[in-house]
Amino acid sequence: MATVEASGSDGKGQGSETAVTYYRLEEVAKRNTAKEIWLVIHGRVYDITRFLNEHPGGEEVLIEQAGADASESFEDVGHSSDAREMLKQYYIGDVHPSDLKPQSGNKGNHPEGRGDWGACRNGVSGANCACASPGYSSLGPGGLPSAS
Ligand code: HEM
Repeated sequence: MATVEASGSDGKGQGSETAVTYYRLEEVAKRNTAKEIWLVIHGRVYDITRFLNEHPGGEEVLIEQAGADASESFEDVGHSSDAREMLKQYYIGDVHPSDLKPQSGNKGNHPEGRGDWGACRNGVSGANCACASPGYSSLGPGGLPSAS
């Protein structure tokens, strides 16, 4: 039995539950054909190809968002909690931390405006991210240096 783990890991994480596959937005953007449709909703990537003709709101609205971030449209509709549950079936991975853009209502100001403190702090952004440098270590999620 072959289990495919997320590539590019640094050797940790044997369990498939902890393996997260990260996709760059440019990768997602290619999945915008009738054959394959991916969407981003709240930083997560969904392959909704097989859901297209099951969507109660019709396939057209999904096709319009194909390969893009549909978070806003998804929320605008006021989808039910059932709809949110359904999302899990189509989840394939997360947007790469370097591609995450600040969402409205994001928690904390990332020093680079990425709104992505969690990923940074976990070292996901790694060397690409200025907040990994020691100068930022005194900044809290509010983006303010601790007064002393
Ligand atoms: C994979 C993502 C999605 C899932 C799982 C999903 C699921 C659903 C479900 C279950 C419903 C029935 C009503 C409800 O339970 O809320 C629904 C309705 C609807 N959805 Fe989605 N949806 C998704 C993405 C989207 C997106 C991206 C849009 C807009 C661009 C959209 C637009 C609509 C509309 C317009 C309706 C009809 C609402 C109505 O007639 O009251 N959906 N969707």
